[in-house]
Amino acid sequence: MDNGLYSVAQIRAIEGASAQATAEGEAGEAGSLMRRAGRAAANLALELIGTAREESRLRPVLVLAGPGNNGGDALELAANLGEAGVDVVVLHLAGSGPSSPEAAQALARARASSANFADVAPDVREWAMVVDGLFGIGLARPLEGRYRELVTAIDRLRCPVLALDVPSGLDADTGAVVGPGGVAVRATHTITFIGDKAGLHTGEGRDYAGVVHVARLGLDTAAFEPPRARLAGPSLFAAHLAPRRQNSHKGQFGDVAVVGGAHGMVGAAVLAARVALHAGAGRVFAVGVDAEAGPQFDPMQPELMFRTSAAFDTDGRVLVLGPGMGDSSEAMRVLGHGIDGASAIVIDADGLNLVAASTALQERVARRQGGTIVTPHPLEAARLLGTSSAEVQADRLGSARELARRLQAVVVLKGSGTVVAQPDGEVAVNPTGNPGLASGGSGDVLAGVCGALLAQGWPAWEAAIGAVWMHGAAADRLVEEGVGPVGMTAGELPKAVRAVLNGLVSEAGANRS
Ligand SMILES: NC(=O)C1=CN([C@@H]2O[C@H](COP(=O)(O)OP(=O)(O)OC[C@H]3O[C@@H](n4cnc5c(N)ncnc54)[C@H](O)[C@@H]3O)[C@@H](O)[C@H]2O)[C@@H](O)CC1
Ligand SMILES: [K+]
Repeated sequence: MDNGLYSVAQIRAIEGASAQATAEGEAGEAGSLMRRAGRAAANLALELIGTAREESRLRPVLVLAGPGNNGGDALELAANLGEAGVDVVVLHLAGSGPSSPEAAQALARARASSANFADVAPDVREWAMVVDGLFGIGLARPLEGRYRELVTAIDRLRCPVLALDVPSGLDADTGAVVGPGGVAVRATHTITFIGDKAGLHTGEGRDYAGVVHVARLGLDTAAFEPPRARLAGPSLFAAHLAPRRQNSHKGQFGDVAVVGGAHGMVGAAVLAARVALHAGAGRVFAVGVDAEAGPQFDPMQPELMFRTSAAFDTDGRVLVLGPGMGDSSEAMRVLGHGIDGASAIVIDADGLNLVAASTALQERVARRQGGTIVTPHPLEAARLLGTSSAEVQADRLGSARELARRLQAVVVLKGSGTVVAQPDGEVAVNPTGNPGLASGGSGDVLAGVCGALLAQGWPAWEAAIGAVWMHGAAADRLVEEGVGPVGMTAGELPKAVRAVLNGLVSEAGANRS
């Protein structure tokens, strides 16, 4: 399965090579790419309106066709839907410039079909569906004027909205709404062409794209340079999902020490420590940097061992440095010791803020030999990069890559469509999770899962992708069970993470036998 996320530049290169091959007479799937795109989108539209209530088939479909080739796709779709007997109304917003030969042909086909062309969207309250073919990967500036009005009007409708290639107004590379002050179509489904695109899965992308379908249009993307971004899934970490041997002991699954628990922030470290147990670490310590603060015992999780950092030997243990750690001199000392040590580490929360405040510490992180995962949210990433969180969000993949390069660490940039980046620029975008995770403590849980997987010997890259994927899948599982998204608490995640992990391990075992 191709889980590649292609940049707009790559899609343009593939399109160019395909046009060249067609010109040279190489056999391929019949019809121009636009023909194929229109056909694939019409088939999906028929499927979607077919599964809606029966009478919706009798309602018209509104097709918005813009001035470029995205509009051409929409016109092809309109012709196909017309041929399939669907009542179609087309609103064609031709541009001032000439259209491509394919788009001109698509217009002729649509005009010759039973589709009705309108100048303004007729006031039909109940469309079976709206198809957004205003702009695709050629979007060059924010939507204004008539386009903006249309997008705002679509937002008020209560029907499926199918976006062609990319919801109009959304940047296919970054997942940001093109602004300043921009708007974008909020689709229920997006059918994207040739290859999947990162912008549909991160930042604002998930909210605007809805369910993403990929139509490859008969092109073999394997023939092209592989993309540097992928959609995360268990295939990226399956090699580490080994079923445990009967003859196992706790020493094989590593020690995790969560260093945090400053005054008033003890819960963060306890949450991370609890989930580290549930994600399979052999032994877990909650290590407080404040000798006066914190419990000696967790009645809910008596397996946890509580220590204070001044009297704790961190060597040989995977360290999760940060949840509720504060910025005391002792916090700084343990952080520096962990960074200079040989064990794999996770730096989160307060640990990241301390690193952000010191270029010397950043250099020490970059020189580490052991595995390093850093887990910033956008504001923490902004502090580390010396920029603003708006800048980080404007290009989440680029920001995560840059931070990974500077720190020579695996970076987990949290948020909708969490981005995991390697120092060499390789990126995975996570598709699991839901707004239930947007509450205090869920980041501590993620850091704890990262630590547990590192302790079990997973390399940093796979541990980060696996932790992020499972953390999101655990939240999705809770929503299915009626726990959230509203009011989901981080404390409910550890058991769900355990269920997800064991599900994957048993699947991996079944696949091997
Ligand atoms: N790349 C490919 O191989 C294929 C592309 N196809 C379609 O073609 C699309 C790309 O086509 P185009 O390059 O023509 O780009 P678009 O159709 O996305 O839009 C380009 C046109 O819109 C104008 N424009 C851009 N932003 C605007 C704004 N905010 N307000 C007003 N006008 C604006 C541009 O000046 C240009 O005329 C893809 O997204 C896809 O839907 C498909 O036909 C299938 C194959
Ligand atoms: K579109």
